[in-house]
Amino acid sequence: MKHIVVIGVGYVGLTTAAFLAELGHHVTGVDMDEGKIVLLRQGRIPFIEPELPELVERNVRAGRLNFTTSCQKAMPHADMAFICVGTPPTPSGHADMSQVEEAARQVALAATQPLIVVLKSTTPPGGNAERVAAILASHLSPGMDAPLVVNPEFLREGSAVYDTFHPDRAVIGAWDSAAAEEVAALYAPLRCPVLLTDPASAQLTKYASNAFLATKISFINEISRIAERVGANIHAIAQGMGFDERIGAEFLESGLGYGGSCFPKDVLALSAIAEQQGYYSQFLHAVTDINAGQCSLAVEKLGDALGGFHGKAVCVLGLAFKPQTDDVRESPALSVISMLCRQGAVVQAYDPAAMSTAQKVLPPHAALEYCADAYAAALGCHAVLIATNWPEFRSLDWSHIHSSMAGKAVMDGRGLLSPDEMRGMGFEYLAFAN
Ligand SMILES: NC(=O)c1ccc[n+]([C@@H]2O[C@H](COP(=O)([O-])OP(=O)(O)OC[C@H]3O[C@@H](n4cnc5c(N)ncnc54)[C@H](O)[C@@H]3O)[C@@H](O)[C@H]2O)c1
Ligand SMILES: O=c1ccn([C@@H]2O[C@H](COP(=O)(O)OP(=O)(O)O[C@H]3O[C@H](CO)[C@@H](O)[C@H](O)[C@H]3O)[C@@H](O)[C@H]2O)c(=O)[nH]1
Repeated sequence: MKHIVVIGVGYVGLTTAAFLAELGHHVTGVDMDEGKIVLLRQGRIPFIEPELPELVERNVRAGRLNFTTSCQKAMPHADMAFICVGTPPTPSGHADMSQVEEAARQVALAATQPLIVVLKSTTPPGGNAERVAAILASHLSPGMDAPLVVNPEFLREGSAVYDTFHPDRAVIGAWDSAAAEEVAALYAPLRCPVLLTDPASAQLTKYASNAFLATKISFINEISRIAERVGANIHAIAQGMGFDERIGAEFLESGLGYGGSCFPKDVLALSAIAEQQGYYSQFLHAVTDINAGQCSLAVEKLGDALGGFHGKAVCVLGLAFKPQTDDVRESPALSVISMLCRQGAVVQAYDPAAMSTAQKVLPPHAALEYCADAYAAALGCHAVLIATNWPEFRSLDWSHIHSSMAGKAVMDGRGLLSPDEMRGMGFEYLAFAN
C-alpha cells in the first residue's frame, strides 16, 4: 500500500485517484478549485461520468480516498504524486504547460520525503519533461530526490472508469529505471501490456495515438465526401473496411467530426511540436481541416434543404461532444449552433446531460432557447439536427415529432437513425453519404 497524492481532480485525476484507492492505496486528491473539493467532500462528483460516483463513494467510505485544496497538507508521507492538471492549447496551438509546472513546483515545495512524481497530463516532448524534472529538483529540500515518470493517460470520457480498469496498455517513460518499475508495479493487478521507454517516447506515444484516432475519423469523413459524389453509402463502406483486422472497425463513424478536450488540441499540439522542430506536417493540418469542415457541411446541407435559415426554427439534439458526458469542450454541437444562429435561424436545443455546461460557455443569444426535452425542442421546428449520438435519441417517438414540426427536414449529423424508417415516416432525411 502506498500513500499517493493526485494533483488535479478533473476527469483524469478523479478517475485515477479513485482507481488507485480501489487497488488499496491511500490516496489524497488535491485541487485548487475549492468548489470541486467542497462537492467531493459532500459525496458529489463535479461532472457526469458513468460508474465514477459509486467508485469514489466506496473508497471515501473505506477511508482510502480523501480530498483537499492544500497540496502542503496532502504531501507529507506521499510516496508518489500524480500530476493530472490541464494542458489546454495556447492561441498558437502549443500545449500550455503552466498548470503542470506550477503543480510540480507545489509538489516539490511540500514534499517531506523522497517520492516518485508521475506525469499523467498530456505534455509535448522536446524539453517539457526535462523542464518539469528541473523544477522538481530546484524546489525540493536539499538532499531529497523525486524522479519523474511520464505515464500518459488513454481513458475516454463517458467510459473513464471502464477504460481505467481495462487499459489496452500502460506506457511508462522514465530516465530512472527503478522509478519506472515502481510505477509499472501499480498496474500489475490489471495484467495489461506495460511499455517501459524513455520520457520523450512516452509523451509522443500519447500524441501519436490521439492523432491516429483523429485521422481515422477525418479519413472516413473524407471518404464520405467522395462517396456522396458517386452515390455510395458511407456506413456500408465503413463496415466493409472494418472487417479487415488491419484497419479495425472502430473510429470509422462519419458525421460532424471529432470534438472534446483532447483530439482537437492534441492534433494541433502535435503540429506545433513538429513546427517547433522546423517540420510542417501537411498531413496533420489536413486532419484538422477536414474535421473543421464537417460542421459547415452539415449546416450547408440543411440550409439548402430549407432554402436558407431566415425565419426558420431548427431543433438541435445534443450539446455534449459525445454521449454519456456533460462535457462540451470543443463540442461540434456548439459550433453548429453558433453557425445556425449567425445565419438567422432560431435554435431550440436539448441535451440529456449537458444543458447547464453548454449554457456556461455559449454566449446567450436571443435566437437560442434551451428546451426541457427533445419533444419540446422539436415542437414547431422546420428541421432537426442531431449533433450528439445519445442512444436515447434513437428511441424517440419520431412519428410524434413529425406531426409536431412545421417542416420535415432531419439532418442526422451522427448517422444515428435509420434513413429508410425516417423517410418512411415522411421526413426529408439528410446525412453524410447516406
Ligand atoms: N479528459 C480526458 O478524457 C483525458 C484523457 C486522457 C488525457 N487527458 C489529459 O489529462 C490532463 C487533464 O485533463 P482533464 O480533462 O482531467 O482536465 P480537467 O480540466 O478536467 O481537470 C484538471 C484539474 O486540475 C486542477 N488544477 C490545475 N492546476 C492545479 C494545481 N496547481 N493544483 C491543484 N489543482 C490544479 C483544475 O482545477 C482542474 O480541476 C490534460 O493534460 C489532458 O490532455 C485528458
Ligand atoms: O468513429 C468516431 C469516433 C469518435 N468520434 C468523435 O470523436 C470525439 C472523441 O471521441 P472519443 O475518442 O470517444 O472520446 P474522448 O474522451 O475525447 O477520448 C479520446 O481522447 C482522450 C484524451 O486524450 C484519450 O485518452 C482517448 O483514448 C481518446 O479516445 C467525439 O466528438 C466523437 O463524437 C467520431 O466522430 N467518429
